[in-house]
Amino acid sequence: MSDPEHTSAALVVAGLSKTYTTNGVDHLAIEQVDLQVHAGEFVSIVGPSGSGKTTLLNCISGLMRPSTGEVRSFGETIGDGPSEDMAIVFQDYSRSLFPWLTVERNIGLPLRRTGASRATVSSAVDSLLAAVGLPRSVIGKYPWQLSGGMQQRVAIARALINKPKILLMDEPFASVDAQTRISLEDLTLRVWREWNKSVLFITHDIDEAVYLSDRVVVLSKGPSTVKATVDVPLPRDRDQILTKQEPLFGKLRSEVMDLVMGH
Ligand SMILES: Nc1ncnc2c1ncn2[C@@H]1O[C@H](COP(=O)(O)OP(=O)(O)OP(=O)(O)O)[C@@H](O)[C@H]1O
Repeated sequence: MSDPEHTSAALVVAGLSKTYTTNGVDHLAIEQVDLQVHAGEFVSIVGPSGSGKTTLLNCISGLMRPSTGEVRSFGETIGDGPSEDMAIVFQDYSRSLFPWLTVERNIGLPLRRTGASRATVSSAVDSLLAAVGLPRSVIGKYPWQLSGGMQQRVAIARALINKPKILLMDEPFASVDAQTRISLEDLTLRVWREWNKSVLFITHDIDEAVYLSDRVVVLSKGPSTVKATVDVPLPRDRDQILTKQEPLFGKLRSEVMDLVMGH
């Protein structure tokens, strides 16, 4: 792992396996997964239900210790506990936001924990609200006073506040309606480009993976390994209607679907 590509990659996952042991019984969830995310790249992971996507993301983020293998971010090995280079956006925004804190305090919390001044936190919250398309009038509201889509925007703002280099997103839009999902996908692309992030995005939705990504990593059924990686050479900027009408989009979607369905 000493070649220049590995040290400059945003994320290198090498030989990662995870075995859960329940009541003395071992269950191999993921087996020898290798993957990379280059700096500035948008990579999605798709795979059948229960294939180990969340387990993989938890191991990558440092929330869970892998059984074997290692994860490196910009040349640094990820140890126990979440890395400062990474932030996670979960599917369940209602559980990731604190209901007893206002929007302002939810977004500002990770920065306040670093000891930043009140003025610094307040100005960071203001610019993040604008970045995620929320009006300033929401700062005094509580999460439960907002729609699901707005809560997920708050969660994205909070993920960005400590300027992580890598955003890990675990089916972030699976719980919102189709219309909201479309606008959150485009928000994610805007944040990725304007804030110069590397993104690893887990989704069940093959159209979403192809629409957003530079590459799609397809996991096999459990115990999951990397079955294939599909490059997505669709031009940026993407457009929800025009991109999805392109013949190449349909071809890539069929290719990924065949891989996921195991044809
Ligand atoms: N804490 C745990 N203890 C024991 N087994 C677990 C645990 N978490 C997950 N598993 C098992 O590991 C496998 C992978 O689960 P995981 O949730 O990572 O898959 P997934 O691809 O994210 O699933 P889904 O697509 O349904 O969200 C499954 O067989 C699951 O039952």
